[in-house]
Amino acid sequence: MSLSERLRAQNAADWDAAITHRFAAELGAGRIDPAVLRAYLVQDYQFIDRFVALLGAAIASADSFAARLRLSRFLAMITSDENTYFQRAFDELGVPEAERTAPELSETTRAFQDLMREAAESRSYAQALSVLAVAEWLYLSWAERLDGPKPESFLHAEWITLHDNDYFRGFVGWLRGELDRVGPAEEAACAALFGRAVQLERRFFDDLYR
Ligand SMILES: Cc1ncc(CO)c(N)n1
Repeated sequence: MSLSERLRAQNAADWDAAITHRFAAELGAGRIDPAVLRAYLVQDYQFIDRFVALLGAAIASADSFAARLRLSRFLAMITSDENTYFQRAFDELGVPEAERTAPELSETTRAFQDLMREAAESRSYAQALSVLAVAEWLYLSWAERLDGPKPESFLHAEWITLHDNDYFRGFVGWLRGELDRVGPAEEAACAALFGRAVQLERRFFDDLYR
């Protein structure tokens, strides 16, 4: 088994709970409570802030120009298409400026930000990849499982499409390949970060229904 497959298997309980979560089912059916989606997007925009910083750290620590290019193209997508989705969603949901830029952070968001900061500050490409791979592979996995027609509202449909398209699938496959290539040299540190990230992904969804 590859390292990425082994790490996923070691975290199967939280992984499976996250990718089969009520959040994904309700989003896919276009029947999520707007207050739940609003709360999710407000916290997730703060996740994305540190995520972009972590991508920057991966670009800086990568061991090849080819990897830097691939990560940079992905960074460009997050900071264009994905960022404008957030802005349009916030407009649609009436989210004021203060909540877009400086909302009260949940404990889970704060823990996720800390994890991403720690991975970035390790200056290790393998450790940065461990967190990036969880975030993107887990989102591809819940989005790919949804079947049936896309929901009508862009609020639901675009959040699914951003995580279920051929470009994104290819990027996740590449991220896993990079982790499989460089992770084994730092396996204990990578496994610890990977496991914490999977737990936080699950908590991020669970928090919405407490
Ligand atoms: C919490 C979380 N994990 C992963 C992604 C995918 O980038 C996201 N937007 N939010």
